[in-house]
Amino acid sequence: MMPETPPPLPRHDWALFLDFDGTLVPLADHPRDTSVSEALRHLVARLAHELDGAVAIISGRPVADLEALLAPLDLPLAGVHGLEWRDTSGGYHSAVAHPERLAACRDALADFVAGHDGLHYEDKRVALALHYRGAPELAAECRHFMAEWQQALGDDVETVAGKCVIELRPAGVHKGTAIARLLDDPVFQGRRPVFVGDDVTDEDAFREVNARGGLSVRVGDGKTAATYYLESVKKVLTWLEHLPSRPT
Ligand SMILES: O=P(O)(O)OC[C@H]1O[C@H](O[C@H]2O[C@H](CO)[C@@H](O)[C@H](O)[C@H]2O)[C@H](O)[C@@H](O)[C@@H]1O
Repeated sequence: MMPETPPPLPRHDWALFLDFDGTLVPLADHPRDTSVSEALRHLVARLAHELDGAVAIISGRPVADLEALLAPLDLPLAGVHGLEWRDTSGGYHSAVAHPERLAACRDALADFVAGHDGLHYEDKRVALALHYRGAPELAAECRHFMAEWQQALGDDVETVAGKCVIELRPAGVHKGTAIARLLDDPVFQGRRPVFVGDDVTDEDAFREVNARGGLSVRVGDGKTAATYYLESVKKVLTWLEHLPSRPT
């Protein structure tokens, strides 16, 4: 069901979890076309300062990608939908003991992409993503290719679909588990969890914060478990800017 209400204004007692693509930055033709403006960097830094560090980015992008895009900010980050993360002390962790599990698919994926104009793939080391934004007519063929590899590799691997992308990754970890892990950290503990996201892969996170009495905010249209709605990236940024500064 589509939520219709805009969320309440941001508060200092929140634990704020933000998706990246489609939430903080608009979608682009290619992942490498995305950049972070000084204004966005400044906004996120201010939010982290006002919330005493209880702000994290929860993304499908690898942690290294997020670090490069957001530098010099040193926020906690969950990458590849929670398969890897940077904790509140800056330590890197991975939930994947055997990244070589996907090796068999890597070369086949490179060949598949080379044989189809408009496709490209992202090697996230612990996951493989097949992008078809440049050839939407190939969506079904891409889904079929990744589903066959999932079946070949077995049930401990799953496919997950996002916006013009299908990902092959180890099963059982998602943005909801990423948020649950961060909420055990003293920096986030005792705060009301709030998650903002725009995609199907954000639904696990909406369910997690809903179950904890938090707030879930969906950006843009679509069937969702989120209870609040904002129309666009621009509206998200304007809403976040409403967090008041504490008196110094
Ligand atoms: O969880 P997110 O932070 O929203 O990341 C989801 C995926 O974002 C990127 O792909 C998406 O954005 C690209 C750039 O705008 C766009 O070209 C692509 O079609 C989208 O699917 C990123 O490349 C993926 O790794 C993330 O999983």
